[in-house]
Parts: sequence; C-alpha cells; structure tokens
Amino acid sequence: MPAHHPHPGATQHPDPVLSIERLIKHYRGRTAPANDGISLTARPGRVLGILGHNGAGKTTLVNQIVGLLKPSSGTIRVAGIDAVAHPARARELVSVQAQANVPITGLTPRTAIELVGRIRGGERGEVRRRASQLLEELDLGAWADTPAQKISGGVARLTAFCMAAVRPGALVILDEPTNDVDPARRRLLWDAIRATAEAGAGVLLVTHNVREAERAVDDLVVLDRGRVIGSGTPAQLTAHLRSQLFLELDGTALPRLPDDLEAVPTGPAVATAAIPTERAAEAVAWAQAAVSRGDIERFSLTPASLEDAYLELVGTDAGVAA
Ligand SMILES: Nc1ncnc2c1ncn2[C@@H]1O[C@H](COP(=O)(O)OP(=O)(O)OP(=O)(O)O)[C@@H](O)[C@H]1O
Repeated sequence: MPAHHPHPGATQHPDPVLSIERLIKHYRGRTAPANDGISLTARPGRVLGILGHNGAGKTTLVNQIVGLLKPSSGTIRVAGIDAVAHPARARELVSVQAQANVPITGLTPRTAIELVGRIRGGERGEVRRRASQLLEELDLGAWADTPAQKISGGVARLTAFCMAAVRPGALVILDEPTNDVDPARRRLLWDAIRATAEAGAGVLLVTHNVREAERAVDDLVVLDRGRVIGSGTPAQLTAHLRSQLFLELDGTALPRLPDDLEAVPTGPAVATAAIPTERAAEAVAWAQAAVSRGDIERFSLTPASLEDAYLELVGTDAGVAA
C-alpha cells in the first residue's frame, strides 16, 4: 500500500470533521422526535449531503451542531471536540450558511464578505483576494459593489455562501444554499462548493433538492421523519437500480402497457414505469405507437437517477422537489 494518498477520503479516512452518534431531539409538546437516532460522519475534502423533505429534521440537526439547540441525547463531535459540552469551542470550527440570510443592510456583497473574513481572523490582503475570487467564481462582479438593499434574493443567497466560504472553518455547513439562485449560477455555486471541500474543509450540504444532491455531493445521508433511511455515495444508492430503466409518460388517460409492465402516477398527468433493460426496445416501440395514436403526449426513457432511488426510499408522497 502506498504510504501517501493524494486525495483525502478516497481510499484513506482522515479524522472526521463531524461525527454524530444516536442523536435524538424531542421538542416539547410534540410526540414524534424531530431527530430520531441520527448517526453520521463528515470528512475533510468531501461534501456530505443531507437530503430530506420539508420537516424531515434537517434544520433541527444543523441547529444542534452549531449549539443553538441542545440534543435530548446522543453525541456530536466537531473535529474531535464535544460540541454538546463545549458549543462555543465547536462553533469556532464551523462556518455556517443558515437557511435564512443574515441581513447585510448598509453593506455591499463585497464589504459583507470581507467583514466576515476579517472577523474570522483573516489578514486584510488575503481576505480581499479571497472575496474577489469568490465573487468572480459566482459571476457576481456586477453586484459586488451594489448596496445590499438593491440586490436580488438570489444574489443575497450567493453572498451568504461567500460569507461562509471566505475563511472556512474545518466544517462548512450550507443549509439550502441554492434557494432563489438561477440555474446558471447554481452550477457555479456547486463548483465553488466542490472547491471549498477540495481546499480541505468538510462540507455539509443540506438540501431537499435531489438533483442538487446528485450533482454536488460525494456522500449522502437521506433523512425521513427524523431518521436516516439511506446513506452512501449517490452511485451506491442507485446501484441496485442499474438493471432498470424508467419510462416516463405524459398524458391524462394512459393506455395499458405491454405485459407485466405497470405505470404508477408520479405527478399531475405523469406516470412512470420501471422497465427491465432488456425490454427497452419493446417499451420505446410501444410508447412511440401510443404517441402517434395521441394516447400520450410524449415519453422519455432514462436510466435510474438518484431521484428514483430517493422516491423508492421515501415513497412518492414525501414532497420531494426535483
Ligand atoms: N421549535 C420547534 N418546536 C416544535 N417543533 C418544531 C420546532 N422546530 C421544528 N419543529 C418540528 O420538527 C420537525 C423537523 O423540523 P425541521 O425544521 O428540523 O425540518 P427540516 O427538514 O429542516 O424542514 P425544512 O426543509 O422545511 O426546513 C418538523 O415536524 C417541525 O414541525
């Protein structure tokens, strides 16, 4: 075995930046716990996605990591420090982009980012360079020096990311970072998140968006009603679906499919059928004929995505955003 591995996390496991065991959080007056025995590990150099529907318990989890909420039981360690016993010490090692943007009225995106960099102990020149680099990476140049009162929600969201990334702690927590961000800049943001991990931080990316999880994470923990119902890399989570394709059909009154194939509703006027790969040609021929008869509006045949694996895990009624 080589003595040195260039890519942390690929083959070796450096010490975790976050290690959570059997975390339980009960809110007063509620019967079901919001976090119900969560265990997970985040490592430097990697992006760990926390994927779950509204109310799955993601924000409750984040608030305990940063010491805003006290767990009912269980342990949280940030870079080896007991974050439940020493929340202030743990918090120094964490950079957070919260779900709600911190108001930066009176500042510009650039001055807000630089201010956070300086507060976190960065040297002036270095902070300036890093702020400029982030603004450029996210194509925010045009707004960098605009007063915060005049920037859009999306630009404010990206500015909040830069504030978390300008001088990142060992653990960087991003809670729904792409909300309100346009599709083009969303891609730039995913690249910037990746770069933050590659520079050495462990990144916790909290999202309810499956495509975001598929595109931007190395490892994934799927939460449902406070519990971890799946974990692994996106490839591992979809591996068992590799022998299947998915036929999506758009139309209100769907005709019967060929023998043994069944479509289940997956949206308004949309149904999806799992197709064994060896029956792909047959399924396409059937769907083309159905389109030409006008029985369906259109169809698509795609390999299993993380979304399919997610829907299989949580069921179709979990309020997933694609
Ligand atoms: N302060 C509170 N008091 C009581 N119940 C709460 C409190 N905060 C959250 N909850 C409940 O705990 C559960 C988990 O909420 P949480 O906000 O952690 O979910 P989430 O996954 O972050 O959802 P979202 O994606 O909507 O932000 C929900 O059922 C919610 O109603």
